[in-house]
Amino acid sequence: MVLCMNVDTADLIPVTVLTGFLGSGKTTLLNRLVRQPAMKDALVVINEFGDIGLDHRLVAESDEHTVVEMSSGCLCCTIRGDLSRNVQQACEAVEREGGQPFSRVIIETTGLADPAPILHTLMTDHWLAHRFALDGVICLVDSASGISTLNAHRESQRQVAVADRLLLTKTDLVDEERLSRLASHLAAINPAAEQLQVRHGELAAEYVVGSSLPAKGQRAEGWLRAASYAQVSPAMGMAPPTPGALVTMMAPASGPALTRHGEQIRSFCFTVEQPIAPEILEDWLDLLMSLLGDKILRVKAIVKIAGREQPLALHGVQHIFHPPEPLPVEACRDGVSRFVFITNGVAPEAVTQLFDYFQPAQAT
Ligand SMILES: Nc1nc2c(ncn2[C@@H]2O[C@H](COP(=O)(O)OP(=O)(O)OP(=O)(O)O)[C@@H](O)[C@H]2O)c(=O)[nH]1
Repeated sequence: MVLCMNVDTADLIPVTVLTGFLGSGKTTLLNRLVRQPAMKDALVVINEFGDIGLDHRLVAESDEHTVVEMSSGCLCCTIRGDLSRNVQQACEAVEREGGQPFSRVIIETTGLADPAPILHTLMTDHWLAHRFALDGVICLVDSASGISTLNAHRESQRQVAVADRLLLTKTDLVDEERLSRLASHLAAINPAAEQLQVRHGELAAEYVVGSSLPAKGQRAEGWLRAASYAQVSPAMGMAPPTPGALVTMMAPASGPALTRHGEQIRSFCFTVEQPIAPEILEDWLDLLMSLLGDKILRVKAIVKIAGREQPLALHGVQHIFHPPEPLPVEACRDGVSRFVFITNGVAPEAVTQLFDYFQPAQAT
């Protein structure tokens, strides 16, 4: 089961994941951020890859925050358990010393990290998942080397693909033409993410923290940005797919060319006009995630559930979902459910036809 409908997310501490390829400017940005009032009582977790904890020393100059450095390996592959342990230890230490509880957490990943497993850990680790909720993923892209890095490194594409916001750094090093080429390249991978230009880490903290999830529904539309994606709808009345057809959909021949690393980022928005019965939603997502979960980098949705006044915000990474967050009625005024899928090579038809499969008229 991928969804649990009855968890209260209101009191969870927001977590921002700061990602971006090696040298993209994460530490430079973090050093500026930690001096701003919005970062008061923040916990900063830095994942250094290798022996030299230089990043740690830079950020630790600020005494307003607790900084935890994790240097035993890459956060995304070797030390996921350490993330939970380190955050837990930091929380306990603050409590012991009678300090303020953390207001938020910023996790700076290594430049080589695929962020999906880190988001996964936040959702699946029992201790973390009961105390923290993902606020957003911010990805930094070096304006000078961005395109060549994206072409050469799968991790870099994944970082861009799952981001809620893209920060184009080192814009002082490139001309307008190069910058706009990078912007188009990034928009092709992640059409919804807002792009901001940053020089030498100068950016208001509000653009990094507390800006991504619908948070009480105020910014639901801005969070989903459904209109940025190619739109697909259920293909009602067609026969449900055969297992053979599903296999074909999972390795589509059309769409953007595969990169050297076999990555084929495809994103689209699936809209459903009628309210969705909760059991259909659950069965559909269950089957979808068990068949294609490892190819689905991220899902965001605002869903109108049949028989329920408040729409729900859904938010998933691979086959794991955050507890759905109830939104105010205004967040889905037209009653249309919208699901944004960011995938590695999943054809929209795989999603739509599986949905059709669960429609009552066809189940017979
Ligand atoms: N010219 C210029 N240099 C920058 C800018 N932002 C960062 N740098 C420089 O780029 C280099 C890398 O920046 P970092 O902040 O260490 O990058 P990082 O993403 O933390 O790097 P890793 O820890 O290797 O992943 C440093 O020498 C920075 O001073 C910028 O806007 N313009």
